[in-house]
Amino acid sequence: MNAIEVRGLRKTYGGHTAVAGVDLTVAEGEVFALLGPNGAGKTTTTEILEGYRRRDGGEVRVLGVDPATADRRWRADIGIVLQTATDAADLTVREMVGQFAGYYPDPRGVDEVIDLCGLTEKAGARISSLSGGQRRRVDVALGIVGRPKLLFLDEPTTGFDPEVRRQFWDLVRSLAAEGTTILLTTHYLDEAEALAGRLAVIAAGRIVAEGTPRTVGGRDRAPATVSWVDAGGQHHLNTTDPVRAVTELAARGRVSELQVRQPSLEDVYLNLIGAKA
Ligand SMILES: Nc1ncnc2c1ncn2[C@@H]1O[C@H](COP(=O)(O)OP(=O)(O)OP(=O)(O)O)[C@@H](O)[C@H]1O
Repeated sequence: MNAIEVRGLRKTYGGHTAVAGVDLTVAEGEVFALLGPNGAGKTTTTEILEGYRRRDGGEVRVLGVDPATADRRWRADIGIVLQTATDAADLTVREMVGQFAGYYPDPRGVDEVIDLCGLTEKAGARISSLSGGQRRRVDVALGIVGRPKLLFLDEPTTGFDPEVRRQFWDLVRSLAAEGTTILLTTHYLDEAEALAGRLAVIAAGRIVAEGTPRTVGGRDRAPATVSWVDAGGQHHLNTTDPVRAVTELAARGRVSELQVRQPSLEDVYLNLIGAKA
């Protein structure tokens, strides 16, 4: 069974079409990233999958169930980390995670979750006293305490410092290694590249490209840029066969500052968005 199956999903707000026929399949155990500019329709799509918004058209199955008619048992298998951070509650981190653990039939241990999220030192601190990045980690803790089969992460690392981001990536990898399916929405292309097995780019409510981070948008077939300096100055060559270009340059000799640059995921993404947005 696929964890997520979406066919022809549509959502309109007033006269504005936010999601204009999205098809999406995410297999069990996959980490799948949804990329796209502000207003592309990512949150609308994921909130329909989470059962928080009604759709206007299309077929949706999440863990085999239509989220529009799902019950509490289904909800217990879903973990959600929303874009907005947890309210500055008067509870401590341990109390808050403990309270959420009580909502689920088979929760993880409270201290295990706190440790996984790098919050051990702050376990006894009130949430209202935490920094933005630490609060975000509490959101993640609340999203995973129920041992979800499917975890939605909506821009999870916004406001994280680089070290904490890396720790968070390790956490996502360990959840994925345990078999958790993860749908990740992010604006950080390095994050998508580091974590996702597959990804889709959404623009103006439509999927404009889908693939692995290496192949999406024809990235693996796009020309590379070979640059070098010789007696004639600096040169740049766009070529689909950079190995041959470098071999020929090496045979010529007296070449310095040789560089081969493959298109980055960001190059491909910006190209896709520029063309379709
Ligand atoms: N509740 C709402 N009422 C009216 N319009 C909405 C509502 N929610 C979203 N929209 C509109 O739908 C479109 C898609 O919004 P959505 O929040 O899904 O985008 P997004 O890709 O998640 O953007 P971001 O990257 O900024 O989070 C936008 O044009 C937005 O203004």
